[in-house]
Amino acid sequence: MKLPERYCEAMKELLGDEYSEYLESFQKPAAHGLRVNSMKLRSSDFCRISGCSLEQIPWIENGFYYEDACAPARHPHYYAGLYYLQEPSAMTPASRLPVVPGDRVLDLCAAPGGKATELGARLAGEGFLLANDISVSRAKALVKNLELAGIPNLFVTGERPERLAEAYPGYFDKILIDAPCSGEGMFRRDSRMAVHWETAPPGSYLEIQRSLAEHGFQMLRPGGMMLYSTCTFSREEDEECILQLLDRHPELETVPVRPYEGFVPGFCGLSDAVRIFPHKMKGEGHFLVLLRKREDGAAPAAREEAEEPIISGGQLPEGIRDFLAHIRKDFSEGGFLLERDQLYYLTPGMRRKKGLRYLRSGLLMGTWNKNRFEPSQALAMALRKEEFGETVDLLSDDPRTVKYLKGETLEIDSRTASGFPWRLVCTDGYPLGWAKASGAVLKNKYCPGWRWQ
Ligand SMILES: C[S@@+](CC[C@H](N)C(=O)[O-])C[C@H]1O[C@@H](n2cnc3c(N)ncnc32)[C@H](O)[C@@H]1O
Repeated sequence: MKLPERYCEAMKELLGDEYSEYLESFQKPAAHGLRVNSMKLRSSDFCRISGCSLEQIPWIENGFYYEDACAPARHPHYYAGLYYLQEPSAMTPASRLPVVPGDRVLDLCAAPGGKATELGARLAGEGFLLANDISVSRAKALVKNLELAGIPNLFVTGERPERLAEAYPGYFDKILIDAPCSGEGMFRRDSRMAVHWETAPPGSYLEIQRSLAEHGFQMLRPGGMMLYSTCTFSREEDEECILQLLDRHPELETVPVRPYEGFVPGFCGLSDAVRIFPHKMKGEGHFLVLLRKREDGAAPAAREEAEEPIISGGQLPEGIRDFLAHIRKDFSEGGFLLERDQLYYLTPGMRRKKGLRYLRSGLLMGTWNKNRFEPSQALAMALRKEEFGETVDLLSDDPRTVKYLKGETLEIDSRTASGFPWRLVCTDGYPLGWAKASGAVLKNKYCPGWRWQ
């Protein structure tokens, strides 16, 4: 691969004696990683059922290297949302932001969801995640990935950060800013990034990175934590951006993250920051730094919340209640929103703010149209097999599983005495989607846009 000359000069200056080792790393193959979705199962359970040869990524509890031959994107477990495919160093930022259930979490640059899916899983259904991306087309992929992961307590917005900051001043417990950058850490994996760098070198991103960090700061509550990350090596985009933020806001401080022997401390005196280099670890390149806003920073008053027409389960139309009676999950603590023909469930404390562009507001339960309720793909993915009364259980190596994922009708007679037609189709015990019993066959209700190609 031909690296831009100016880039090589900058890396020589950054790495000194280690520069030749860094260049040698381009001869090694890139490592492939998958991250187990803790919303659905434990890593040990996944290793037991996966059938793939996996090696633990030493600094990520639920991260594993896999061999190419494994082809995990072509496995029913992928369609069950059991894991997310992610470059190993890119798993680090979400693993080092200490999200706990109940937090209000913002991922400001979230698409396509590599980090948001992990942040959402760590909430374990309590509190909520607001995943934002300025690009609405990229945010659509974000919605799909979060729904595939079965994250119920989410908002997805396609907003400019300044508009979010106006609506949510001093509001979030945890914030991730995975900023757009010159992508130098990805050159080894994707040589097109090096070509793109010539037209968009580090300087092109500084203004946007500064503004993202600033707006993130404004939305952080006193005592809250914010993690800033990039996949680039340039000091201007990494340490210098954060040092300027720290200068502007003395109430911010850096916090050390859980260490790993391959991590390199940040440059320019920002030693709590972490650098990941491909010649030091089996991964590509990343920068991350964890920040805390001291408790004495005064929080501005929160802006007005939307007057949501939230309704309780008991107020829903009878046809919806009939369907929900088959779900063994407690929906009494939060509330429902019925907007046009779409039904959403919001967990306690989830309220929208006025005037923002929400692409998803809570768990999309299904559609209510002409007095008929059709459950959504998102609902199937957010349930556990035990939480729905009527299931169809297929093994992942049963050819009918892929037939189902391709949208075909299955010749399975699953009639019951009650006549209730909806079935949750599962593979190896994990939900894939819906089907409807019709005589001796199952009509396929798998989301057409998600089909196995
Ligand atoms: C590095 S990528 C994020 C990757 C993502 N965090 C993941 O792990 O899958 C940066 C994202 O920032 C978005 N972006 C660019 N400018 C933005 C802005 N001003 N506000 C919010 N998002 C922005 C881009 O659309 C892009 O999706």
